[in-house]
Amino acid sequence: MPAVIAADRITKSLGGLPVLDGVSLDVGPAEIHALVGLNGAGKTTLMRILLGMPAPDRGSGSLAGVPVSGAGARTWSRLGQMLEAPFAYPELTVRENVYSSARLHGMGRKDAGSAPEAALNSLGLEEYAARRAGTLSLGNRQRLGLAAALVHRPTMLVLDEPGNALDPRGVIVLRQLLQDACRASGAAILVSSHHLDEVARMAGRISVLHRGRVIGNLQPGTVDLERQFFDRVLRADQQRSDEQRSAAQGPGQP
Ligand SMILES: Nc1ncnc2c1ncn2[C@@H]1O[C@H](COP(=O)(O)OP(=O)(O)OP(=O)(O)O)[C@@H](O)[C@H]1O
Repeated sequence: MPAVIAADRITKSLGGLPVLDGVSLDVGPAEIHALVGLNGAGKTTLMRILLGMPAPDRGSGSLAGVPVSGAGARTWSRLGQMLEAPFAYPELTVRENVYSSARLHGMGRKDAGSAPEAALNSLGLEEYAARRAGTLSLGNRQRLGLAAALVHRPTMLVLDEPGNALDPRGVIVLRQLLQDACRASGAAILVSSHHLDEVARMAGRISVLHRGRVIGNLQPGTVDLERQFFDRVLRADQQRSDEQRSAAQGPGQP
């Protein structure tokens, strides 16, 4: 099955420091692929590159088979996204924000006029529909970001820590929405998280990103994912320090 969202050997430095080092991964149709990693591992940077900003130094991303660097309105209209701080126009109401997202993703006036109700209901935001986005709590702003990402029923989703400000009920709702998007629209979903239990319940694949490299996968449904995660991280760090030591010793040293 061809990948819907793909990163091919993406390398990127920011502020003179390496952030991503040859990252490759893919997400197939009707698949949730989770990216887990410690703070600063490079998850957000990878997702930003897949969304077109910034460009990688080397390697490339593609969306529905189209290189990110050449993606046009048709490709972007099939994508839903939410990065760390969910974007919303603070002076617009919650409903107006979701409507704007629907229009920006290419929905016609009529469809975009009716679409926000379902998106707001599914995220439990009905009672806030007429509130200005700037007055929302952090968790409700995240719900609004998700409603805006999902309103146009995208076939590709890139979501950076979508559950980090949600209450326990919100986390369950999020999981159901993403699984529904997979089932109903065949969506390919790349999602990052710090919460191993949460991703294990929703993802079909889990990749571990550490110091800008994919260092392995975790199998959802297996026991003690936390321990498996730290085993991989410690092994990668050990390998890195061995490599650094032998590079410092130079050729010919034991
Ligand atoms: N604009 C920038 N200039 C310089 N360094 C940056 C910039 N943006 C990110 N970085 C660095 O790149 C590294 C990766 O950051 P990134 O936000 O991608 O990690 P992350 O895995 O999403 O972390 P977190 O889990 O904390 O959100 C960090 O060391 C960060 O300081």
